[in-house]
Amino acid sequence: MAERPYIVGNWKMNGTRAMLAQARAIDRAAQNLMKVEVALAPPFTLIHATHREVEQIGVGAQDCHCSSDGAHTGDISATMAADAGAKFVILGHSERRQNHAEDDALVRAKAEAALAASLRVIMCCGETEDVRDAGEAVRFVTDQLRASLPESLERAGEMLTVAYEPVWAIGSGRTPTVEEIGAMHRAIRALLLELYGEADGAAVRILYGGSVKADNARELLAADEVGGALVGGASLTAESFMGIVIAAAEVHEQ
Ligand SMILES: O=C(CO)COP(=O)(O)O
Repeated sequence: MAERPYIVGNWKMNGTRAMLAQARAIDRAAQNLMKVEVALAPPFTLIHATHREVEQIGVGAQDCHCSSDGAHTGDISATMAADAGAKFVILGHSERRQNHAEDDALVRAKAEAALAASLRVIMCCGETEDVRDAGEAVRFVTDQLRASLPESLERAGEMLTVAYEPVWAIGSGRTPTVEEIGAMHRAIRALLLELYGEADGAAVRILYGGSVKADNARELLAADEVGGALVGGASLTAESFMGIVIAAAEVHEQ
């Protein structure tokens, strides 16, 4: 792994204020592992409190609306997330695409709104099991990304991260092989070079997500073009999450 690994915890719809103790513990432990960039995306209700509690780690949101304000009951804009302390936002997660019928055009509009509010974007993509079984995974994911990413993006290397999360690997305990992850990440890299040019396209980090745990992190993070991990279930306690961060630090040193 050439660049500084990026390990992001996505707490999904988990966490009340009692969880702030885990965020504090992660923050303290991360201060001894500066060669890894660590971040958490708690639910909206905890963004501000997490932002105030931590010193070292990044704090982000799990979604935002595509408009800057207005009559959208129950929604949160990128500006509001940024005001609460978010520095980035996860967009296009398969749980949003499936549970909230978000299509590529909406995901792209959200990405544009986030960037306009100076939030960095973690853009998720991934195929279902049927698509992989049909041998269409690489084509599906690159098409999905091409339609979801902003067409033009300044400082892409800084503002954008891509997260490859096969839908069938999320929360299932199953993962693709290292070869399958490498092949997908190489295809994503080729697309990023095409969209954003040589320098920026090469600088965008590509994370793997889906059943990453402390005991498989070393292997997964060593796959070709993997710049870190987007972690769900194993990010909910400091102990399990830091196991992944430590693995990332070790892989980085190799
Ligand atoms: O969806 C994910 C992170 O965004 C992955 O979730 P799990 O790590 O629980 O499989």
